[in-house]
Amino acid sequence: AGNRRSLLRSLGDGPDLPDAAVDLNSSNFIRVLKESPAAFAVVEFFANWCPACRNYKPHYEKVARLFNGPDAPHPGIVIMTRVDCAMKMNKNLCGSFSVRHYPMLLWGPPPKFASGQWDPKKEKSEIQLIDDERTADHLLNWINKRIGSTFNLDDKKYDNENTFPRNASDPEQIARAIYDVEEATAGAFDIILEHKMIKSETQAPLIKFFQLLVTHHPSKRCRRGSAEILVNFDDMWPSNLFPVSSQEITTLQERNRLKSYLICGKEVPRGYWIFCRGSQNDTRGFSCGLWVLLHSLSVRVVDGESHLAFTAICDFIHNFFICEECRGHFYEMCSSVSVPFKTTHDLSLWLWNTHNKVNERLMKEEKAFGTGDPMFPKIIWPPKQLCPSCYLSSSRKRTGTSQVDWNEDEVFKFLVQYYGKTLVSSYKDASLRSNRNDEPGADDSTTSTNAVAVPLGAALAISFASCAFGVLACFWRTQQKNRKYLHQLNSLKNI
Ligand SMILES: Cc1cc2nc3c(=O)[nH]c(=O)nc-3n(C[C@H](O)[C@H](O)[C@H](O)COP(=O)(O)OP(=O)(O)OC[C@H]3O[C@@H](n4cnc5c(N)ncnc54)[C@H](O)[C@@H]3O)c2cc1C
Repeated sequence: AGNRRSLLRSLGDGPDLPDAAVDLNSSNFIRVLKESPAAFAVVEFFANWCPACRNYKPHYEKVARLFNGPDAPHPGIVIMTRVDCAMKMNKNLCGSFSVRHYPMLLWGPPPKFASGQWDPKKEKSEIQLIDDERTADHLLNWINKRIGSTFNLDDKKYDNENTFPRNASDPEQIARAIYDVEEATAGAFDIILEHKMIKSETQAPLIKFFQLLVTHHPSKRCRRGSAEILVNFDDMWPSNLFPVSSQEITTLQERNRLKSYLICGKEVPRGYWIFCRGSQNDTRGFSCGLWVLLHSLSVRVVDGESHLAFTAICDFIHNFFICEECRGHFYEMCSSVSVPFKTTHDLSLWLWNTHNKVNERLMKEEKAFGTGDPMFPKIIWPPKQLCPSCYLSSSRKRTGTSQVDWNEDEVFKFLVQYYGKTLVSSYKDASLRSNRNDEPGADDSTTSTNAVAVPLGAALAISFASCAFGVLACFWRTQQKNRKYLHQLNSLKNI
């Protein structure tokens, strides 16, 4: 232990720092690696009795701290993990990765590890042996060479942001934003619970927004989690239609607050932003993620749902976005819409144009007060490099967003591609390639629809009232409710 402490000191770390590398074992190995947003993984196979491994640990940890966890300078790029091969449960796992010595480090895209094996004789494998890991410096050099980066062991959070590709004209960058959309969804729900924002007057807007999420959230994990919450909504937040005392409601709310609702699965929130990461601690992040969520919803609804999606979004921001100025302005812009939306095209363009109006206002404010993120100045979006065909011409006669002569059909096409397919193009979910049957809605909309609705509370009543919107979510919720109700009836009969 003394040896280890002195090694830690010589590496400049305190002995009390928690481990940054993620401990994997045979039961979480596949899930963690398949669901990681990181583009690359390092897996260290070691044995807890091996002295060389113990001496190596501080070196490995030093590199892991650059990449793992919310305080890492470079989160979401490389996931650093370890597997203890001395544990009985990991014996087969280590065997199938041909572990011949300790410590042994492998490198590759995380989903490739999920195949559960590696054969060093296979030439074409995307998994590689890291052959120069002796010290933290050596390991980081190896990684830098491999991915063409310039990471440094002394990098600090928000320093050295120029190691990231910051090319606004690269459409592929949005593919990393799917993880921020998950982060923002979980963050929004946390805020709602923490601030006890679910009241009788806010239940309807929240249920409507959940219906939108269940049907059209770009992340399957979040669709599933929102559906769970929607089904259990009445139990968690009894409405006024239930004879529940206000004391009981308060107790329930308190209990709910303490319970963790995994709206987007176990891995979320991760505590860091990727696409929406600012160059300073207090910039971008949640509000950026929220915009991306709203745009991604707007391009996914079908024509017939567009106006209900519009009201769901407006009411959600109005009731649950705790930025007084933001929600005030946004609601004003919502209120100025007098003709109901009939198409996805119109809804997506309205949201895009509204966002540009906010950008235009903030451009001036941030310039005047120096409050913006210097690395991400507000712009009228999309810039020409990102979508040349969105621009008809660029006359400078007027100011702001109106100075651009937009080709709106091209803007719409661009939004659909950008926030539709490209956003989810690198999305990893352990169950993504599994049978679509476990997807809420897809499964349940095809099952029998002759179950009679049981009005169990306000939530259900509201969901019926808005059945024109999110038919899948509606069916799903109704049927789950029925199943749950029947189950409760059966349990009662059995008493
Ligand atoms: C509904 C809402 C209202 C807000 N109102 C205010 C306000 O009144 N005052 C205030 O100070 N802050 C407001 N904010 C926060 C502010 O708009 C930004 O989110 C924040 O300043 C972070 O900016 P950002 O650089 O990350 O880019 P954001 O504006 O958050 O945009 C995120 C990403 O969306 C893309 N994008 C940019 N413009 C568009 C567009 N027009 N259409 C589609 N995609 C686009 C870009 O890739 C950008 O990086 C609001 C946020 C939301 C969600």
